[in-house]
Amino acid sequence: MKFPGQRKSKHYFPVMNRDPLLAQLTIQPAPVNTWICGIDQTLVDIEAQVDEQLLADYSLPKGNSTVIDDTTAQRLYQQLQQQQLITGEFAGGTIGNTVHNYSVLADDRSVLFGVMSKQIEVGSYAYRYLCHTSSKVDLDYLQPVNGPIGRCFTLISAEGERTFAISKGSMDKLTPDHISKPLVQGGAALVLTAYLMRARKEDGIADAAMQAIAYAKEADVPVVLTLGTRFLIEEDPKFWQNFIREHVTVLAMNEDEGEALTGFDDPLQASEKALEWCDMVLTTAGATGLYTAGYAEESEKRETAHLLLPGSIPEFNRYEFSRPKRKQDCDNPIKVFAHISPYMGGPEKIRNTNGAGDGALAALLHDLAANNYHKSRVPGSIKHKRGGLCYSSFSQICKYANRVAYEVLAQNSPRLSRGLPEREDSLEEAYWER
Ligand SMILES: Nc1ncnc2c1ncn2[C@@H]1O[C@H](COP(=O)(O)OP(=O)(O)OP(=O)(O)O)[C@@H](O)[C@H]1O
Ligand SMILES: Nc1nc2c(ncn2[C@@H]2O[C@H](CO)[C@@H](O)[C@H]2O)c(=O)[nH]1
Repeated sequence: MKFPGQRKSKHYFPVMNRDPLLAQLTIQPAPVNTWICGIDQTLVDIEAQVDEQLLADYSLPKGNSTVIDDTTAQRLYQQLQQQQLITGEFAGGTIGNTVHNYSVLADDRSVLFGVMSKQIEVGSYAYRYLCHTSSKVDLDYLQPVNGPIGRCFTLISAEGERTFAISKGSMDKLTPDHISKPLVQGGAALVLTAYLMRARKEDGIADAAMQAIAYAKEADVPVVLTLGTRFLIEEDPKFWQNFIREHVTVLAMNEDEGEALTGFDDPLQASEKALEWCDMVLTTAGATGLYTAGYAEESEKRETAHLLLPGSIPEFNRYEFSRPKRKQDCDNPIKVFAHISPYMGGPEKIRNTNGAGDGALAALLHDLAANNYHKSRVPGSIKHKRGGLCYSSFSQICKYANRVAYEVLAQNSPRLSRGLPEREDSLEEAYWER
């Protein structure tokens, strides 16, 4: 497990004493295995540059993720190929992206529950999915199915907005018996997406997700939900509010999904409202950057050294140096908020923002899992005296999530191809010598 904050080798843990003689004198702590679990619809993204007319021709609402039938998918694919509009094919799925990015950042294990074609031909979509997923993502628990995995036509408009058309194949066929209870209950977090709940009942994946949630809750494992698309939430915000209240510890959303869920278009107000139902919120807001919100214990709150920020909640970032805690673990919970503008103002050229939110969530999950890891390695640490959901402060998590989102934007694929650079070019030499 790599340390999630300053990425300098001496900040990685554990620091092992490698002297073979001295090692006999000290009791080496048993190695600690840390992982997170995710459930997803197995999807390959087929990215294409399209105009408004194509979206209209296929009745695809801009920005939405719409499930299309096989005939429409065939027609769309042929048109994209004939007009040579396809710009890339990547392993996708919002949770697949998130656990892959987590494994790349943490250099550690994640477990993905989903389906995989039983018969795989070289060059097929299933083959590509496997090839483009980090070897640290444990795919041994995927359920073998007879059909193909899903395809996600990722249609990028001129201004960079992405619209998804899903050809689902067998992606929803995951059944509850393929969720491993010990893996979910031993994990640092269980991460899911709202998309899973729109699958047909007879297809199984929604039930599989509910089974995993039940296992996680039984073992007090944090459940992390990412909302997917505002159109899905808009259909029934009350359902999602209740769902979050009943099952979710950490909520990730963008500002549009936040508005659909809470009625507030201001991301800060939407985050505050969502704290009525869960313990922590990550709200991404495109070119405005991102927010984290959550609870801290009044007696442990830490004041920021940064500028106090104006907003719908004046000076909302006052206690952003506090560490997130579950509300139930605080005697006197206070709400804490933090914000950060895009790293370096964002990359010079953004072809599309697909997956930037998944990258930000992966950073938060890394911080959360690192907290578990540290707690097992150094149980006596003052950090763990009174519990805590994450290793770092709200402010630090904002910075990290923002940095990772930038990396996804800069490289034009929803998944990180490598970890963050050891040294940031933007920082002066003196910083790394500290
Ligand atoms: N136009 C932009 N300029 C600078 N930074 C951006 C821009 N768009 C996104 N970002 C960065 O990426 C983060 C996540 O972006 P965004 O809010 O678009 O996520 P999202 O809508 O959840 O994306 P997706 O669902 O495709 O993963 C932002 O919080 C910000 O840090
Ligand atoms: N699991 C899942 N992911 C989706 C869906 N629609 C779009 N995505 C993914 O969302 C990612 C960006 O967050 C893309 O890489 C898409 O593959 C869907 O219906 N289900």
